[in-house]
Amino acid sequence: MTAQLKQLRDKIDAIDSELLKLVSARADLAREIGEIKNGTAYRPEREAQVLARMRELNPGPLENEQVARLFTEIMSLCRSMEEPLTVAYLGPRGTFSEEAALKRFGSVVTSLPCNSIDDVFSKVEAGKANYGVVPVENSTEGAVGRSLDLLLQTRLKVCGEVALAIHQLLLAHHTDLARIRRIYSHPQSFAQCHEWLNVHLPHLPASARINAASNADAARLAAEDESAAAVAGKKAGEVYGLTVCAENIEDDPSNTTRFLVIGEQEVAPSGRDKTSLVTSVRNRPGAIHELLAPFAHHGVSMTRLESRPSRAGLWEYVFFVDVEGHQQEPKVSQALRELVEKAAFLKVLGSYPAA
Ligand SMILES: O=C(O)C(=O)C[C@]1(C(=O)O)C=C[C@@H](O)C=C1
Repeated sequence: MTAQLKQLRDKIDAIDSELLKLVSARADLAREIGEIKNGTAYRPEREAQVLARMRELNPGPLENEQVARLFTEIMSLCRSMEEPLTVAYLGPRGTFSEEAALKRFGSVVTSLPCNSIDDVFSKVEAGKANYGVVPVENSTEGAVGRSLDLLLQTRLKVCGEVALAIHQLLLAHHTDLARIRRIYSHPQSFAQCHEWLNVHLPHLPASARINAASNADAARLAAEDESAAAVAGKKAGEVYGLTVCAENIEDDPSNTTRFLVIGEQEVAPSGRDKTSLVTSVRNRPGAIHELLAPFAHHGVSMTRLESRPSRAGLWEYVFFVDVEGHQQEPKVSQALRELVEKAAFLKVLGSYPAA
């Protein structure tokens, strides 16, 4: 070992000793907070504030997202000293929902992969998991209808959101594209990579694209078949030991999926929040305008409006609306009070820190 290398490693050792002392002191404080705090250990608003502060203080060379990951992991450890959490997500292992759960909760939780979005809701409703993570919309493919329908029915609250950049990979046993005879993927992922597949695998007919229940399931099927490939995420490739043939094959490089965290909790304001609600208006001229007017009137920005056929049969459509601000903020609560007078139906799904 050169003298210079030894000197640098000695410096790292000294820093690690300090880091260990600091992280241990932090964990002690979290445990103390856990003893005086009522209710659940997980406080999304506080974690959002900690991450925002660290992004702000970040001196480099680490990127803000890397700093956020590091501190999410530190908080995940500290949180686990207070209370072990179980997080349900749309499985199997290796899905983007698992990545989203990891991004929000860190790795020091018990993760519970579920077979369907319905199952994620049921596990949390039955108290088998503290929180659930479900996809709600994709920037290319639009809303995930089943999540919206279940949000309408459930008594659970929306406690958070996670925005995840979705990068699709072509995974197989080898990198020889000419030898690929069939491709497995989830229909949404096929749609996101439609052009790329047409250009790079022109020898495959449309019938060679076989739908799977999830991307992770597609990777599992491809792992069992030498002449098959899967379109799936990095995590799925790792779980099923596949080789990466091509990365970032999505047609839109800004492809993002938004996930919601669901649970029993009413989240306190973080200072930078969103509120999700579902509402319905009586079917008459100007009805939608009436629905939007209270927000405009109180200066509340709407970030999303999604219509969905009502299953109740009583009204034709329900509208899923996201607005900026927490329901405890005066302008949001005033707008909601005004809306409740006009709407045939209104359910506030929850307020939570904006991703
Ligand atoms: O501030 C708290 O309430 C804590 O329990 C500490 C802490 C943290 O590690 O910073 C841990 C868990 C909570 O979700 C929020 C923050």
